[in-house]
Amino acid sequence: MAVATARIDHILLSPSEMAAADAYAIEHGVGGLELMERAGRGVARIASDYLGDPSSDLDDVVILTGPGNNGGDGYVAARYLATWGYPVRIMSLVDVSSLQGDAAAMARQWDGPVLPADLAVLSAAGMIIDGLFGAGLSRPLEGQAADIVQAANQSDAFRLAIDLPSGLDGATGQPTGPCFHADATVTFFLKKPGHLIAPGRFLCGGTSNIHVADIGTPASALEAIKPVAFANEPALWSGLFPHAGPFSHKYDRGHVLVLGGREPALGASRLSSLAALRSGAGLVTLAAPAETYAVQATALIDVMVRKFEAAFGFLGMLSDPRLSTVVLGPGAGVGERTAKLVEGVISKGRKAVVDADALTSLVDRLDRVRTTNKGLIVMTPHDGEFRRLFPGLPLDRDRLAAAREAAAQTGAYLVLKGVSTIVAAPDGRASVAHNAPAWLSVGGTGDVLSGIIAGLLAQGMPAFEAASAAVWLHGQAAVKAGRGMIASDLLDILPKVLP
Ligand SMILES: NC(=O)C1=CN([C@@H]2O[C@H](COP(=O)(O)OP(=O)(O)OC[C@H]3O[C@@H](n4cnc5c(N)ncnc54)[C@H](O)[C@@H]3O)[C@@H](O)[C@H]2O)[C@@H](O)CC1
Ligand SMILES: Nc1ncnc2c1ncn2[C@@H]1O[C@H](COP(=O)(O)OP(=O)(O)O)[C@@H](O)[C@H]1O
Ligand SMILES: [K+]
Repeated sequence: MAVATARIDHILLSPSEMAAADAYAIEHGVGGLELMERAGRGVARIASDYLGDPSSDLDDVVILTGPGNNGGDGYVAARYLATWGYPVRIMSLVDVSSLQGDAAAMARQWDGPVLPADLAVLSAAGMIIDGLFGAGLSRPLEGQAADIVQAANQSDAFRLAIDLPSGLDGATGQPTGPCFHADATVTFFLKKPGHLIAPGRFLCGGTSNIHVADIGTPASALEAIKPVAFANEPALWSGLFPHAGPFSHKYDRGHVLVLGGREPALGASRLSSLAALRSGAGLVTLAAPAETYAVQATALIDVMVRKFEAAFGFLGMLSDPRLSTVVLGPGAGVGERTAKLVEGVISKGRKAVVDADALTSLVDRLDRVRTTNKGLIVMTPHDGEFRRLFPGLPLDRDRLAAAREAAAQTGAYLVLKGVSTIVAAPDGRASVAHNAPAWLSVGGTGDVLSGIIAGLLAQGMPAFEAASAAVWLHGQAAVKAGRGMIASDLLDILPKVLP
């Protein structure tokens, strides 16, 4: 009988977790040299895929090697490529006699040319493989290492990074200073957050050029590490995605209440309402401020529209317990009035997606959110909103840590929107999206995202998975829509990307 194995390839390990996985592998009988042998062979295999068959007119492959095990992988890759007939040279940043341990052992097995650092050689190379620094990077590149990386970046050669481009922080996706710009990257066992969080993803060559080689690390290493970071891919959440059963009733599929927008952004709350329906909510009601009622009721067919005059009118709608999930923010207007509505919804214990103007209205009032919070809140800031809400958190240095800290501080789920949207849960779990195309950045798409999140929450999907699924579907719909997309296009395409 086949044993079902859970998929693990969406798990991300930080450089220190990866070091723990390597140590576990060694403790459990996979020797360090064997890991390095497989790592270097994996690099050589991917390099040969990019190079094509060896032939006499191929330009040199120059493998840059540094002081640590990343360089050791480079020596192994050199040996395989040379055996397979490619013209390979090593360019070592350090005196080979200074290498230690496994890297020294692998260097001894290399009997081909080892050049000293020579920038002119780089400009004539056909491929440059970067084995200078990997997960052991501990400070910004400077001096000769920085010069080599700069020369490599200026060369026309294809650039392949071993594990991580030298100079990139594998935990954050931020370059620490000068950084190798790879066209492709080969990493080992599992990816790291820095491979996916922008700009790291682009410095690694982009999602489709980031390869993972199996080096024999046992999956059981993950039991002790207990990973908390994940690539946002269906494997993370598809098991919890809600599907209507044959006997399901619209009331089983949740009822979302959307706070209606005000001039000039009436459409924002309409986009959220329709996105909630498209993601499977059974019913959606838009609560329209009285002066907007006629317009909203005329514009919407599938969404119910109810009018309210004052805060108590809006909050009074929540006396119907079936309205389990509320979207607050799109087009709502910034100020005391919106803040009071948010606090009211939260104190009534509803699931709430807090977006846009509702987030800005909460600046300096987050403490009250925390103390009144009986329900479940998903906050969806873009960078500007995040900075206003959490001015002390390290958004520029480490987006993943900033999102996690914001979630831990507030007890809310955080969707930090951007090129690689991060979803962070108060318990420390986080997902990193890597499927959104640049053209998703157009007015109104954030409103669609809050509606999708609310639609999934209303159907009972747990918040971390619901927010992650919503972010992935949103990106996938944008990919399918193509360039020139506008936010309302996403509504039509969403059904085509639902799992
Ligand atoms: N068993 C293992 O640990 C395995 C490790 N592997 C490879 O080993 C790499 C990690 O190896 P290491 O931990 O030796 O680290 P690295 O090879 O990334 O480099 C660490 C060395 O560089 C120095 N250093 C760091 N930043 C510097 C800077 N900016 N300027 C000058 N020197 C700097 C450090 O002091 C240390 O000597 C991985 O990225 C991967 O390529 C693979 O071989 C698979 C198995
Ligand atoms: N360069 C980019 N590449 C991919 N997605 C992006 C990029 N810039 C922004 N996005 C996405 O576009 C959406 C914009 O949302 P938001 O800023 O709230 O806009 P709006 O308020 O106009 O709806 C978010 O989902 C965000 O993740
Ligand atoms: K490297």
